[in-house]
Amino acid sequence: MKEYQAIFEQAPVALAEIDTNGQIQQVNARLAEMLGREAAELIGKTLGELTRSDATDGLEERVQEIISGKRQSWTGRYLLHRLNNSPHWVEISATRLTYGRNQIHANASESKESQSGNQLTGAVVSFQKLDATPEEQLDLEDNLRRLVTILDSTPDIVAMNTPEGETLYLNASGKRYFDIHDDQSQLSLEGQNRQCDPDGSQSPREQLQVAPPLAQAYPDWALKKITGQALPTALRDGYWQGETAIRDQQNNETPVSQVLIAHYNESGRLSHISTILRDVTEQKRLEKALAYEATTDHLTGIFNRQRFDTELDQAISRHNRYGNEIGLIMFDIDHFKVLNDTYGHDAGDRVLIELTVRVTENLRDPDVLARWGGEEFVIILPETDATGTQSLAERLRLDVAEHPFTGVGHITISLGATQIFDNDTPNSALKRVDNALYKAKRSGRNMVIYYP
Ligand SMILES: Nc1nc2c(ncn2[C@@H]2O[C@H](COP(=O)(O)OP(=O)(O)OP(=O)(O)O)[C@@H](O)[C@H]2O)c(=O)[nH]1
Repeated sequence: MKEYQAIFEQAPVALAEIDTNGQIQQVNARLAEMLGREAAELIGKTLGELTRSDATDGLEERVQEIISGKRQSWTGRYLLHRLNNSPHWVEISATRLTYGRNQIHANASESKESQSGNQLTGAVVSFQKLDATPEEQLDLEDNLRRLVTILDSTPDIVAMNTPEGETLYLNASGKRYFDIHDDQSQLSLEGQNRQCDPDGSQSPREQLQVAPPLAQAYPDWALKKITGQALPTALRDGYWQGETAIRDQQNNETPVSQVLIAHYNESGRLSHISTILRDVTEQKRLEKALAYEATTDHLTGIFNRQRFDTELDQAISRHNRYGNEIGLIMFDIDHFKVLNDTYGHDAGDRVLIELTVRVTENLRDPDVLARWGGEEFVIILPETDATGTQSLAERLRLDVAEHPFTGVGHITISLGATQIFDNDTPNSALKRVDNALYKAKRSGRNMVIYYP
């Protein structure tokens, strides 16, 4: 019995002993390691639970046939379900197991067993990892070469490193970006930044190293994101994707969309980390251009009505939450139609541009000037009380009236002004300031009407 236990434990193959109900009674350390689990976790499980659910065909039935003596021996190929890793093909063999007179008998036949009075205990099942045949190995190498060719053709940077920060692979784009020449082989990168424990065991996760040359290429904020957010997420979920940036040899920063993948070996330990970096400079430029198009008035370069709506929403929220004083002004050029008719549409355009420049010069940084449409403009004045709003409106009126415009001479504007009040909506505030402007027009133009 003792000898059996010693052989079971020390056998050079992965073994499980199962009882007549098909439940695992014990496993040896090799099997636990192969599955990436603790031995104790596996007790009471069935063989079906160790293999991939879509590939357990007939496994438990065959083993039952061995236990009941219907079959002498049996071997089959199954996909083993390993924790934190891809399934692996194994060859599973089962041998009948009986116990009698203080001795274990493997593969005892039914007749001998009844004569000797042995008691049936189940089966011993061995798991043999299937290694590739020489032909399969050649196929694998071929596939690997093809994959490397593909990786070297992509404009993305692809790198793979160990958890200790040793770079194992950097594709052609990566070498170009970091100015690594062919004579500087990848091996030259290996060994740098090595943090492996002396006994070769895995470094604790908190000691994970970002590998060169990437480690030196990340700007500070990106390195913080990688170590603080990306790596912990990839270790937990196997995968992280987000935006970071890298710097080339000339210190130019390139925004990248980055993927980090954590690879685990068959015993569930972190073995590699790979990363893919895609240059998103052009995408960022387009996003910026689109955002500019969507929020800017083409003629004057100031915010358009859409952007003004967003700004007004936010201003009203600020007022409702913090009680901030916010002023609102709407103004319109007087008799602009006459000006257009007299000097032409282009001259009218130039007046609109000059007017925005003049008004902007009278505003503070946080003030928001937008073209509401045609020759009508709106201004949001954060942190401005009623007196401030009225005096700014008056200053604008005077500034426009007193200084002639290029090519057309003097013009005037009419202004409506108000404050954002409690319970205001964007509509109610705009209606009030529009009514004030309307009144200024009806009352003779070139004036400010304030609606409290
Ligand atoms: N040049 C130019 N004219 C514009 C533009 N947008 C609107 N207009 C003109 O502005 C004029 C506005 O005319 P109205 O609404 O009658 O106003 P007004 O002539 O200024 O009269 P009051 O506002 O009552 O003083 C129209 O002739 C529009 O064609 C623009 O982008 N460029």
